[in-house]
Amino acid sequence: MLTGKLVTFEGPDGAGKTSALNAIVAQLQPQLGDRLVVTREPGGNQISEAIRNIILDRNNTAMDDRTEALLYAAARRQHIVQTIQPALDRGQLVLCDRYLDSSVAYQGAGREIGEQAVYDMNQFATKGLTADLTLYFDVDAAVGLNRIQQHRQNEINRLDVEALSFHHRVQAAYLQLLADHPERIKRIDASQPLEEVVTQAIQIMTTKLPTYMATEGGERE
Ligand SMILES: Nc1ncnc2c1ncn2[C@@H]1O[C@H](COP(=O)(O)OP(=O)(O)O)[C@@H](O)[C@H]1O
Ligand SMILES: Cc1cn([C@H]2C[C@H](O)[C@@H](COP(=O)(O)OP(=O)(O)O)O2)c(=O)[nH]c1=O
Repeated sequence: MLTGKLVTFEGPDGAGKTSALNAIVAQLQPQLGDRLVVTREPGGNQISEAIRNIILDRNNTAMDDRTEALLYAAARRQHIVQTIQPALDRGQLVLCDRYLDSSVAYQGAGREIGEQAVYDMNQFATKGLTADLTLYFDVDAAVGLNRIQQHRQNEINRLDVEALSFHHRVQAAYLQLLADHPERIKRIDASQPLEEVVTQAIQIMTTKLPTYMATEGGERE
């Protein structure tokens, strides 16, 4: 029986997750072919993308913190049911730009709802579906924000414009998650040039998921 694997990409805004993910896919695609599924949160399907637009809309300044946390969890639920679980059932390797740790860090710590409360609430949405491997793109919050401001003026969203103290709480929560889950979460020094970040990410994936990263004809776990 084939078992799919869920690899999540986490880190502060501007850490380079999306850039690294694109480069990783370009490198792995020839080797892994249609074994690879790439997706993101919040989003990944029509309903979750619609929820994403509501959450990230800069005009929605009246949104309550718990409403926001529930909407991320709702988008996640739909994403799991429609995209992630079917891919895992087919034995695919799912690379997901952000997942549950983002809610724990951003809503739990950033919004100060409490990490445990947000984690517990998300169990309703995920029914316990946990990432097999999480790559944590570690960069100082200020460096990440600076990258965004320098390069993507047009795409700045409601969370990008939060105060630096918010992003420092997010970063501290990520570091706590890293300390609490050393087996699942692996740190990548994301202050390095993109090429080195990508090499390190692929090395970790190869070490942690050796059978999966084997060539197309290889045995799966
Ligand atoms: N390793 C890197 N060094 C310098 N700049 C980077 C690096 N990785 C990404 N960037 C740039 O930083 C900005 C944010 O990158 P992005 O991949 O969108 O980050 P994230 O998805 O983590 O928010 C982009 O303009 C990107 O070109
Ligand atoms: C998945 C998720 C994302 N977020 C936030 C983090 C980002 O600021 C934003 C997603 O916007 P996005 O533009 O995808 O940011 P990034 O490129 O940094 O991933 O949503 C949460 O606050 N909680 C969550 O559960």
